[in-house]
Amino acid sequence: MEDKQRELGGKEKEEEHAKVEIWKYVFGFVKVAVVKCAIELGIADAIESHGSPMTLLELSSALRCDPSPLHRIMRVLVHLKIFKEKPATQLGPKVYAQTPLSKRLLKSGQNSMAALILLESSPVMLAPWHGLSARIQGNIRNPVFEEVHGEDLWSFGAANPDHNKLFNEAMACDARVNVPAVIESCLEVFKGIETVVDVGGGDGSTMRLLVEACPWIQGINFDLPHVVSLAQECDRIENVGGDMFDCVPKADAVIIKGVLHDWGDDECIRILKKCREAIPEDKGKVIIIEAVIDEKDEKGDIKLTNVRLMLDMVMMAHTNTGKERTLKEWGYVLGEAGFSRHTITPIDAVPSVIQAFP
Ligand SMILES: C[S@@+](CC[C@H](N)C(=O)[O-])C[C@H]1O[C@@H](n2cnc3c(N)ncnc32)[C@H](O)[C@@H]1O
Repeated sequence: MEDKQRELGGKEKEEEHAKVEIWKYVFGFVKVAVVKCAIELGIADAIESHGSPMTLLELSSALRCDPSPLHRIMRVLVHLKIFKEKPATQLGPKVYAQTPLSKRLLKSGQNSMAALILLESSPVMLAPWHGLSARIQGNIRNPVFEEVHGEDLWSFGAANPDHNKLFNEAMACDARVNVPAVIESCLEVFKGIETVVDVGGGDGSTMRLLVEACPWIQGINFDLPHVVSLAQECDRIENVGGDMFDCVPKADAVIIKGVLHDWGDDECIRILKKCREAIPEDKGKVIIIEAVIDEKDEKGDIKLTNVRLMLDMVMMAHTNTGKERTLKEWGYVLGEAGFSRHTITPIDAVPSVIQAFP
């Protein structure tokens, strides 16, 4: 009897939870739209350059916009705890203040994630999501990005300089978050290495952070020619354009971050073989910075597991064959590419550090 009642109570609670929870999905896109709007208006930037919290009128005048809709946007951003509202006092009206989260909406700076948010919420990147079910049902001939845009992500970038620029700035956001986490947890990985080539290194952000932290390293930033053409010149870094399916420049070690997940197993094995050819057989290594999907969630870091699973969906929407891999799937591609052994080190970030030895 008691068990039955407990079961009924549990079901009622689940019902209650579902009644509220479902609205998250009905209006899930609104959060993204509002945050995108905040970045485009430059709300965080305005408060930052003002140097202290701002009233609605100060903010609307700095942003040159109508206070009434701005108030409604701020109301929801405060509700989402992106900005803080400090209540009105006798001395003055209420003010809006930054939080650690709103500082990530700044257009530049160490913690800025603005470009990544703008990329993922751009019409180019949003359009393929509408084809996800068709892809899963096999109702479209091409991968979804290609179906919508007529070419894959990389050719699209080559033909659309604005998209190329935004894409590389977005990847730089990821590098600013994840490369320091790699260096903090695994500095010893880079000891004794004189030269490193970053395969698919984008605008060179990863390599810049690496040579800064490891002054003994000379780096090569290697990517497609239209991508390295945007990379900054930097001491101890050579920017080299090319195709990783043809040849990878030689170095003591390869670093390859957020690249292999863009490709299916066959391409991944081809890229890894080229990386292996680039390093010395006896003391070389390939350092892979990628997510590892923990299907049983044994580490219990549920929040990062969510991000890794979301990233896997991003691969499905935006790449032809890409996917996030489990431990077993990483073992398979590394073995097929001819590596004799590998180690996987989880770090306090979305990706892990995988070292593969010839
Ligand atoms: C998801 S981005 C990762 C960028 C960077 N490694 C990071 O983590 O911020 C994948 C990179 O692979 C590069 N890429 C794609 N095809 C390539 C090819 N055939 N040869 C070299 N690089 C390529 C892209 O231009 C892009 O910069």
